Amino acid sequence: MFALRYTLEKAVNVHGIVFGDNNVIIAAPVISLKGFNDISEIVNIAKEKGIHILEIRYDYLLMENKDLSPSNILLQLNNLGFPYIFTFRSPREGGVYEIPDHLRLKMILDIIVKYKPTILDVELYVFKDPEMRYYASSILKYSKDEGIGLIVSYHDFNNTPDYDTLYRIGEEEAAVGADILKIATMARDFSDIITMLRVTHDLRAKLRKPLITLTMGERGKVGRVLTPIFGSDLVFVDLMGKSASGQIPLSHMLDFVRIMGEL
Ligand SMILES: O=C1C[C@@](O)(C(=O)O)C[C@@H](O)[C@@H]1O
Repeated sequence: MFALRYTLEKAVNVHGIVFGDNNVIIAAPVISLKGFNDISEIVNIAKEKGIHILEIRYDYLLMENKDLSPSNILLQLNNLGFPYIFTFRSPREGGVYEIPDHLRLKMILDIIVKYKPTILDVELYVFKDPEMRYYASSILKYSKDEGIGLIVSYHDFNNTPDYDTLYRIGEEEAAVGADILKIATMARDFSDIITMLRVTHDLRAKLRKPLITLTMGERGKVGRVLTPIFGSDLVFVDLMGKSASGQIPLSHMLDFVRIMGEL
């Protein structure tokens, strides 16, 4: 329990993952299957350590094994009933697998139709580019029809844009139909963190929607622990390898959540 958190008057439940109440959702990206026989071993670790949801970083997993079949992971996760975010990140926003957008989006669409992940993460620019309209609207419609939580996300791995730009990005994410807004930027200095905290607070206060905000990089670690207090619902932790810089090890984040809960 995060006693000081800015919460929503009505929490939003996506297949048992609750956004907007006093609890912060702890997510662990899966970027490699090396050393594991299958995903069930990772699920066991996640359960044991108190992870609420895994993030399947499909771009990383394809880099590791180009012949990877989604059924090896997603079917098993579905059978195990463990929640997951499905992310096939674009190389434009930190993805590691080079692939043209239309192919990537076609694969995402095929995968969500077949496996129905708990939550899907797709970049905002996909919803704004007229050339991707077909995929964007199909992904949106299918997610709504099937109750898949849709994260619409924005990442800047170099900078933190100014307050107005970030606020507008949050509004655009909501306007294109996001269930969950997400903004991740590189913090170059502490003023970037202050900007992100203000945006987090204001988007939460005005839009009243599930929200994930974070800052990356060494300094960004400070933003990663503070944004949940100002209204971000989920933190990404390093359970078995970082998918982005500044991710905090799970045990530290759990300590922080415990301390905040005692204030
Ligand atoms: O977008 C995000 C946030 C993230 O980049 C981070 O910095 O923790 C990690 C990614 O795996 C996830 O998709």
